[in-house]
Amino acid sequence: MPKILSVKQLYAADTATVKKNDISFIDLMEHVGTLCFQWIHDRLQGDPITIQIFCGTGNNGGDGLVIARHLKQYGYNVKTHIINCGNDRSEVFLKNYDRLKEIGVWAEMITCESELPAVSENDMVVDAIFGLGLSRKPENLIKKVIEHINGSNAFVLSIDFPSGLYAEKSVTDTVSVVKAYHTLTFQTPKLAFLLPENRYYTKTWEVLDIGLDAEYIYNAKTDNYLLYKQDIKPMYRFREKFSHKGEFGHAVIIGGSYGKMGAVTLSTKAAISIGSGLVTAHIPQCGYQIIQTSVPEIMVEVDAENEMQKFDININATVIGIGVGMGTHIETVKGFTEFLNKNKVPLVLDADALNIISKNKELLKLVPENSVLTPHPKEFERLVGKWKNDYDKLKKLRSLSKKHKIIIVLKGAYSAIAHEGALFFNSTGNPALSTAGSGDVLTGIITGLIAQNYHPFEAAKMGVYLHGKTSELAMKTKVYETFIASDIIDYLSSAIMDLLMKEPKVVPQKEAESKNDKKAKPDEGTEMYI
Ligand SMILES: NC(=O)C1=CN([C@@H]2O[C@H](COP(=O)(O)OP(=O)(O)OC[C@H]3O[C@@H](n4cnc5c(N)ncnc54)[C@H](O)[C@@H]3O)[C@@H](O)[C@H]2O)[C@H](O)CC1
Ligand SMILES: [K+]
Repeated sequence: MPKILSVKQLYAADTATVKKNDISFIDLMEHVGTLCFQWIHDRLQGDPITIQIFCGTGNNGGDGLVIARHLKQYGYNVKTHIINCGNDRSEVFLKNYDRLKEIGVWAEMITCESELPAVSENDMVVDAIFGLGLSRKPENLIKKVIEHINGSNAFVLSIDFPSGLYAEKSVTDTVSVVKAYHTLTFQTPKLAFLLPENRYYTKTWEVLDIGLDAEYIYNAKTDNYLLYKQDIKPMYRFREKFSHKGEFGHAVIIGGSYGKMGAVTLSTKAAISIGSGLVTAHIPQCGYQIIQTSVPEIMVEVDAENEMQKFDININATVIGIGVGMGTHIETVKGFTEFLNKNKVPLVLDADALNIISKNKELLKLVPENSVLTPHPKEFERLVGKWKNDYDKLKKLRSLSKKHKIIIVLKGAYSAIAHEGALFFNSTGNPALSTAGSGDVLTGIITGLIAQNYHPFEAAKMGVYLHGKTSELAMKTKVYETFIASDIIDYLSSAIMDLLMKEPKVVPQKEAESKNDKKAKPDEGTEMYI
């Protein structure tokens, strides 16, 4: 499972790699810079546009100089700038400065006195000012250069990090961060890219495998992971020939109120569609006909007339998903509290179940261990109070899940699943999922998976992954705006098929060319997150 490593660990991985392979750091930088050059060359294919490379004087700047040298040697139109920002110059930066001179290229020094180089919107900017080593907010000349780059409208490719973005803490001066179109980050995903507060600093990003020591990375301890297909696929359970519906559990969805029966419709339909053996909707009477006609595959138990009050479930439920469209009527709150006091069944709590708990926090103690909570950020804020920034939010997420031994799915781009103090970020999905009822479907999917005896932690990870995947697969025929919550359910089969499908073998372009093969598409061989 791809680990998100800390800055300290990444530096230690460098050291381990250099030591183990008996190479010097300059060799590692040459390798890294060459990979970045190859990435650019694969896409530009000799295009004569102007490439403006802005370098700091640390190792990120060193990477920039390696890229500049290779581009120059391949005949690209390169302008290399060094921001003369103090006396610190890393050893390998200086070495690469000399290597650039050896091929007859003198990088231009940007000083406080000099005019900033003109950057056209047709240029490509390579941002190699700061990477992992950013220790304070960029000021004075560096800030000026960053603002200059941001104002240019050029395509900006950041190396490792958009300069000015910290790896592990929040930005304090939002104008002194490069706003990249794309970032090539090294070896592991970075936590900073998964946080909504950093959404403007890079539109897309991808991880370049720079070959850091695998053993070090394997042994490195972390509390942050990014979930990919290879992490979800092994969880999937194939059905046996002689299996029958009794083996796949009974999911109950409790919720709904007058005017909000759609939520239960979507949840129950999702639960049956993901494979729960039986599904029952426990709803107010006003929704009886609606549910019976819209989801004929499921059973219905009714409660009070227009909202949930009694919560008397007469079913041997494997798991109960509760809260969608339920409302917070005073009688519903009373009934829900009594229900929690008696209930022993694992729960998936969403929407109004969470809203009621937010107003009566002691109810959390009644939630069975390993239950799954699926708040969106506003519901999470009601549960834990305001956070100072996204790092603080994640801290609150870890501690709440740990304290109550529950699994929390904090929904959003890169939904974060908290379990035993660790965070697992989802890699699938797109803005098509920002649509009414999307969360109700997720509740149904997770509930339906738990009914089939998936562990709630597995169900949360798999459910969130598949839910996100549907939106990606649907984009062959739909656009973000026309994708609605029912489409998530319609695309569940495709998402599962995609999960089980073998990845096509990727042929790196160089290899493909040398074998006189059909050319690989530029994107192949790298993973991109949009
Ligand atoms: N394992 C890897 O990922 C590899 C990464 N490489 C590249 O190296 C950089 C990290 O290099 P480092 O020299 O440690 O840091 P930076 O280049 O980001 O800059 C450090 C430099 O700048 C000074 N500084 C920090 N903040 C400021 C500021 N606001 N104003 C002025 N000066 C500042 C700091 O004191 C240092 O002197 C990584 O990101 C990759 O790009 C390797 O190429 C290979 C392996
Ligand atoms: K950078």
